[in-house]
Amino acid sequence: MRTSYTADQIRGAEQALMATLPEGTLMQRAAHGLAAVCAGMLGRVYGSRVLLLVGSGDNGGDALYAGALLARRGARVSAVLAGARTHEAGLAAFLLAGGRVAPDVGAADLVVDGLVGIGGTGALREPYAGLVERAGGPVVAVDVPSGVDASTGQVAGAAVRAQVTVTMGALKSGLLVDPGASRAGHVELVDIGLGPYLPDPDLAALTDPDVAALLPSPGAESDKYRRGVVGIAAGSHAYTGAAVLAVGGALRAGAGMVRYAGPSAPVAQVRTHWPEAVITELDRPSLAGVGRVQAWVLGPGLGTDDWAHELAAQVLASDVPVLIDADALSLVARDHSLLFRSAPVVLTPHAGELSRLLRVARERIEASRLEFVRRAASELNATVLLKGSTTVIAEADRPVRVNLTGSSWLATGGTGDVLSGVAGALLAGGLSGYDAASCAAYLHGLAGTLAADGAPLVSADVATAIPEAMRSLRRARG
Ligand SMILES: NC(=O)C1=CN([C@@H]2O[C@H](COP(=O)(O)OP(=O)(O)OC[C@H]3O[C@@H](n4cnc5c(N)ncnc54)[C@H](O)[C@@H]3O)[C@@H](O)[C@H]2O)[C@@H](O)CC1
Ligand SMILES: Nc1ncnc2c1ncn2[C@@H]1O[C@H](COP(=O)(O)OP(=O)(O)O)[C@@H](O)[C@H]1O
Ligand SMILES: [K+]
Repeated sequence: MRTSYTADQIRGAEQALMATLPEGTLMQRAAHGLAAVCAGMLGRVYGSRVLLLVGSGDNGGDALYAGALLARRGARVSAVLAGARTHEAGLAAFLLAGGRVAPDVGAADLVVDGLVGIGGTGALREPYAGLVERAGGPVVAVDVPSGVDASTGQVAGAAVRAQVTVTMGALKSGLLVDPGASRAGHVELVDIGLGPYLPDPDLAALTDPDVAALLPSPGAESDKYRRGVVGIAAGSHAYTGAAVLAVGGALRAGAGMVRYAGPSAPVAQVRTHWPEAVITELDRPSLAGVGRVQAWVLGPGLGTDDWAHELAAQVLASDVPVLIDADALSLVARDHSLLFRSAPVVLTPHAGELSRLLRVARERIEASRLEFVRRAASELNATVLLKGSTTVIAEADRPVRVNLTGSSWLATGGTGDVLSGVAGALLAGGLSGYDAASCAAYLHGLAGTLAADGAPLVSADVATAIPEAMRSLRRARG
């Protein structure tokens, strides 16, 4: 499990640790870690040109001390002192080591962004914003890319785009969640001894061994019913493919059995693609003849007419967990009373769907994913998986989970339908909504990366790659 923290949490831990150490120790640790990463990026330090962008706080102090270390190894290091003040001891060390102060940015082999760290608020103000725009060369950000909110990943305006971010003591949540995550590039963590002082994390991210340990696998005495039967209520005369993809996701993720229920057009498609599915053709929106399931997936391609509403109401009246996706999210947005049930609910919206559920503009949700996924989980009393370039999963009283797998090749029609099927299979297999959603996002992202391998994928490829994704996890676990 990887964990991350807000700026306040980090500050609190730093203060507790600092109280046990001689003054300046933490900054020295930070600077050594930063200088080592810079040296690695430069390859040859001697003779290289390094430009420090130095702000008024301790983030600038880190940059100056690291610059001093690089200057001592023969780098030509210059610093633009951009703040109203400058870290005094850091500047003295820098000048003593042969660093020089420059009036403005110039050509550099490496730019060190020490403008603002966890003390930053809002978009970069001038003169910082202009310096960032003018500075050329690969950028290493100190602690967080300046202009990215360390706690949330929000980017309110001008901000640094780094190749590498060297972060001190612990991951900040804003480095894991877009739009901040995309600004951070590769994140290197420098250990400054903060571990024992960190509180419960703000975010948690599953890793290969976590997911491998959570995934259900059949025991010697398993049968198809014990492995979990998933019901899929999806598809309509207009949208047949969504049903095929959701059923495929569920089968490939290891459902003991998939029961598909829908009208004649998607039934014909599902029958052709998945002879393994047990199919009930519905001529009216009733689940009477469908049989028992351990979890339902409701919504992909379902439509939003009265027929769909009635079927959704029936599924949600059952006493098993229900995953609600796509069109069923629109039904729920119009009629929140559909959610009044005691068995678990997992919602899997993208930002547009969450915008309808919360009545908040899509752009605001994309700019502030953590805030809105938390709000949705608490207002709708459900596990909420918010999809997109960063997928986040929230449930009341649990740290938000952030998914670290995936590829932008997944941004293609139908991949969300596959995800719903995968999560449904895991729910039916006995995982909680929180674990099923997080493991499904992880497997789906990994399968997407394997399926794409640097070129376009179609959504069916993602379902096909789910078993390979599972094997790779289990191999990693040994
Ligand atoms: N406290 C410690 O012992 C340690 C601190 N460390 C470093 O110290 C940083 C935090 O330092 P500070 O608390 O001094 O804060 P920062 O250096 O992050 O920034 C504070 C300064 O930036 C200005 N500022 C804030 N937002 C701005 C914006 N959008 N545009 C322009 N200026 C803005 C503020 O007015 C303030 O002067 C960490 O991110 C880390 O790099 C590390 O050295 C580890 C140890
Ligand atoms: N830029 C991106 N990077 C990584 N994953 C993405 C990106 N954009 C979308 N995805 C993923 O692709 C899937 C798209 O799902 P969704 O929006 O429901 O599409 P559809 O309705 O066509 O199935 C989600 O799992 C989402 O997290
Ligand atoms: K910075």
